[in-house]
Amino acid sequence: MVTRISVSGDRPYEVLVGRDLAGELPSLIEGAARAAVLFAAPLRDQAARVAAAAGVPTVMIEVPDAERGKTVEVAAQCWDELGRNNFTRTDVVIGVGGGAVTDLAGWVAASWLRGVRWVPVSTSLLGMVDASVGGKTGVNIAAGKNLVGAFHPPAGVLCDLDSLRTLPADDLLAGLAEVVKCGFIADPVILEEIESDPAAAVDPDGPMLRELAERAIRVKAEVVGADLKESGLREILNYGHTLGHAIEKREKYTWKHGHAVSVGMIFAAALSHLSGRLDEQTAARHRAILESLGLPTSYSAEAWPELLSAMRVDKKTRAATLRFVVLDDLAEPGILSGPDEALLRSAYAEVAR
Ligand SMILES: NC(=O)c1ccc[n+]([C@@H]2O[C@H](COP(=O)([O-])OP(=O)(O)OC[C@H]3O[C@@H](n4cnc5c(N)ncnc54)[C@H](O)[C@@H]3O)[C@@H](O)[C@H]2O)c1
Ligand SMILES: O=C(O)C(=O)C[C@@H](O)[C@H](O)[C@H](O)COP(=O)(O)O
Ligand SMILES: [Zn+2]
Repeated sequence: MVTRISVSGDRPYEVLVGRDLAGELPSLIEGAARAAVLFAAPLRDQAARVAAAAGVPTVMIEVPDAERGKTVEVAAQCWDELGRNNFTRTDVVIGVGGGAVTDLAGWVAASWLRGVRWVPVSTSLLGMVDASVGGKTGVNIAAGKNLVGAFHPPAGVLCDLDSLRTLPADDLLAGLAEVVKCGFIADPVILEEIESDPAAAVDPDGPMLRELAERAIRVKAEVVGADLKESGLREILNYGHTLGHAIEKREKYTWKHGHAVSVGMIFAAALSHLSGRLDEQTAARHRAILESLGLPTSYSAEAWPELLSAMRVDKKTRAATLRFVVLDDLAEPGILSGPDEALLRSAYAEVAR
């Protein structure tokens, strides 16, 4: 059974969730003369299967794995490859992999000839529930995470649950961090399901993971359908990310994004509580659920000054004012603007080890 989740906007598209979805690809790239397939080594075989299913001639472009591929230098190598192959506006870019490869592929598509069609074939849980939906594309630079990029929605998204069978357990967990985020900001049923049986939540063949993934995709689809360019509502998807991105930068992008967001959510929950906006029990629920899954909830105490300075280039910052997504209640996110440093430090004490 294929679940189709619609994303509205100027260029509406569908997120397809199911198994053995390769046959759906030709309809998503209808009219394309050729496809460039971007992939990293762990997904080489899957990329070859996708290329075979595309039904048009393909240019295969292998990029470095994970965050090592999400750079301006790698994007430039991809542009060179498209140039060598005379890629035109009737051609399409397909990204096969986790969020790092699809963020890169999307940005290569957004920037080539000022924007060509693209399709993410998402192979990680995080990619399915988050990165491939919503058209945020881009790369990291030395100054910070995702600082260069564009909003460029895909023509459609394929989430083949069979891919999750080969996904390393730690990467599955990273994806669950974003699922938990959706639970806290919008859909508490997600939290109840995980709490009822955390082991079932990490079983790639079980029904719970599919249910959780579809719920999280629906949260994301609804938000980005209403606010593609993050002029307001979309900021809620950044819950836990202000500190999370600072940790990723400090770790030179060797930490998994979802793991950093997990720590970031503990911080955001503490900030929500200490600023008098969220009750203690809901704040404590963050640690309980993330720990039950085996996600990290602490980080180096001495890193604080560096993290604070990294947070200043967060995209939600306005002039010198730091802004954080917080919770006023379960599924009631809001913005905390310009908290003083003492409050931030107290919230960090909940994370520091
Ligand atoms: N654009 C967005 O809206 C958005 C949203 C959330 C996250 N992101 C970005 O997504 C990235 C994280 O994505 P991720 O967690 O998928 O990490 P990732 O893309 O780095 O993938 C993690 C690892 O899993 C491997 N992998 C992926 N699928 C596999 C499979 N089926 N079998 C075996 N190995 C597989 C990858 O090759 C990689 O080694 C970060 O860069 C983050 O900033 C973007
Ligand atoms: O889609 C969004 O908007 C999000 O904030 C989702 C996040 O999970 C994701 O990590 C996103 O890439 C972060 O965006 P950024 O603009 O803060 O880099
Ligand atoms: Zn994220």
